[in-house]
Amino acid sequence: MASADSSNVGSSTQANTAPSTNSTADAQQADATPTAAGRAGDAASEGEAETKIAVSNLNFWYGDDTHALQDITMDVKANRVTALIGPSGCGKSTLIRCFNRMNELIPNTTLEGRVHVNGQNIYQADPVAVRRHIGMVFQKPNPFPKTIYKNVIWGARINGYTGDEDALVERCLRQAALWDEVKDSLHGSAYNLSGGQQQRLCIARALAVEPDILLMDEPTSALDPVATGKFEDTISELRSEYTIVVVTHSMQQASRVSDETVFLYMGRLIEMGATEQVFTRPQKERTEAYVTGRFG
Ligand SMILES: Nc1ncnc2c1ncn2[C@@H]1O[C@H](COP(=O)(O)OP(=O)(O)OP(=O)(O)O)[C@@H](O)[C@H]1O
Repeated sequence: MASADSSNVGSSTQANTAPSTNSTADAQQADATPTAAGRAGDAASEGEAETKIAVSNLNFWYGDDTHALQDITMDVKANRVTALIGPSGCGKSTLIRCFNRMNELIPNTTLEGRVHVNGQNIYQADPVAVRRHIGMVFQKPNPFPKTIYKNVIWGARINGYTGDEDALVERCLRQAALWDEVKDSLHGSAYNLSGGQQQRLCIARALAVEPDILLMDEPTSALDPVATGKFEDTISELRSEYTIVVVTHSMQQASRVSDETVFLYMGRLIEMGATEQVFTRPQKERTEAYVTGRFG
């Protein structure tokens, strides 16, 4: 296996194992994607979407012992919201962090397999450039200790943006559905905003560097129901222009905001498909048990 397919991302020891090709893993992977035919049908009825992120045989380890992702193969469709669901510890955050190489900031980790974005293997690209094109919103809002305006414009300035800054700030705040609430206090501290407003500010900040993918790791876990509702509305508005992947513990949220749902269990992809199908006609017993609340 070419070394390009294997990345020892946080350790001084190079991985020397090839991505798993054992038949059990392959069989399980094949078994884990029974929805392919269903997805093709759904895609046909919705209009064919291009693949934005293509993941193949992705494995990820923390240290030597925790095999957090096991032979994950999946596609994320462009201009759709894809939800990653599954019980605590199943690998949702690990998987989403593989989509912008955030995992390699964690020491002593190993990644094998491929993640292609727009057809390019991101593990063969400049990680800074990768992260620039793939914005991330985290569990807790994390604005900079600066003004609202500077929070939005900062990344764009660092990337050498030379256009009209006021226009960019306004556009991004409008896209994040925050403009009307902050237009009169742009030069006040971002810390004066509520948690929900701060989270939408983090979206505006991510949008200012013109990503085409937005990754969100439990973005509403620190928000109250009203702020969560506004945030979900924002996600729905953004899907026409961006590809969005969202990790969520809430099955109600997944069913409200996502077009596609991926169910993970113990590091494996069990089932993925159109959200409506995964929630109402799951093809795997384990998925059904999870979405009906029998475990997790
Ligand atoms: N930094 C780390 N170091 C060591 N092990 C880790 C680390 N982060 C996650 N893990 C382990 O990897 C596995 C997957 O964790 P991950 O956080 O991706 O799951 P998750 O589905 O996002 O969980 P949760 O829903 O609780 O946030 C778990 O066994 C977890 O303990």
